[in-house]
Amino acid sequence: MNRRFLAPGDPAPWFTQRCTTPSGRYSFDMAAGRYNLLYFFPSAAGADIGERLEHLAGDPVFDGVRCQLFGVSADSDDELSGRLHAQPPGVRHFLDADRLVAGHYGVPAGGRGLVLVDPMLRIAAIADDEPSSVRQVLSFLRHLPDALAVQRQVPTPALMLPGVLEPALCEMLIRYFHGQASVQSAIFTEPEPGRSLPVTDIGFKSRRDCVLRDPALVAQLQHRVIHRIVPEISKYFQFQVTRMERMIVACYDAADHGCFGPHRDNTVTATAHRRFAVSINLNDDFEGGGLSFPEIGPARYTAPLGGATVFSCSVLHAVAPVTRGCRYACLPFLHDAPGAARA
Ligand SMILES: O=C(O)CCC(=O)C(=O)O
Ligand SMILES: [Fe+2]
Repeated sequence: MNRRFLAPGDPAPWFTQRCTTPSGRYSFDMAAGRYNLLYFFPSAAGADIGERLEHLAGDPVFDGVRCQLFGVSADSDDELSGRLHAQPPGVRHFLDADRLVAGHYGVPAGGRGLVLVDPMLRIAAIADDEPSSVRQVLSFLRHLPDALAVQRQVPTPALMLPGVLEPALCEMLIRYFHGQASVQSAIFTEPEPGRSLPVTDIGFKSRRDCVLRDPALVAQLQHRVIHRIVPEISKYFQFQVTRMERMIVACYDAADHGCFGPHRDNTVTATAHRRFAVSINLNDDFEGGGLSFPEIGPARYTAPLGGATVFSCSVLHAVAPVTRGCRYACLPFLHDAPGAARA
């Protein structure tokens, strides 16, 4: 391992690489919110490496919730021979014959080693592939409750702004939703660089959206965002918003297991211009549906009726399943003129 390349405390490089996932690819930014151990090796055909992989993959500490293991193989034969297989939810392997991941992490050709990445996707430790370092890393991961307790006290970098929309306007927006056709809300994937593709995956995102086409309602919503949210973003984050998009009313319904898995809002080409996400709750007679920021901590936030949660589009966030009733929300994204020029 080239220890001068990256050091503990540095951000772990993000990448998208071929992987033993059902889609055949994995974007490492999605791994946030738990510890991730990357094990770099030249080929799983080496007897000692095969043993090490088996030893690591068999450790119950890699439960996919608090820890994940990613083997990073430099050998294209590892894939062809079927030597590497995922053991979901905690163990997957990157197929890195083109050395994309190894290059980002400074692992030389033929090199092997361990990189432990923390829930915020920062380097926690770098170690050689030696029995003593493997023991140390596993022992650290087994004692995670202590490390995660510290993480629980961390404040979330989001604004909570009560009273952005009046109750009567919230009611009108919910009524509008029920008077229109709604569609199953999609997520973007990027099967190849530069080509963003909307797909539905109701296990990951279950929500119905209805585009606001009533000019008077759009104007009322825009007015509140401009006068009640934009100045707060300017004050707290020193960013001048001049553009707004996605005027929708969305509904997460307990009957449909309404939810949205962990994601970022600006990681594909079509969304790269987005800067701030706004989540305004239009009702409060539901259970579940809390917004969380898994790479920061486990806390869930529910804005009051008419209140907004505002956060940076590049922060990982998720919506917990709605367990009773429906959660209605307006969810605009904000950006600026340079962003609009790129969109
Ligand atoms: O429902 C929410 O509060 C957040 C929605 C969200 O993250 C999104 O639409 O990208
Ligand atoms: Fe989002």
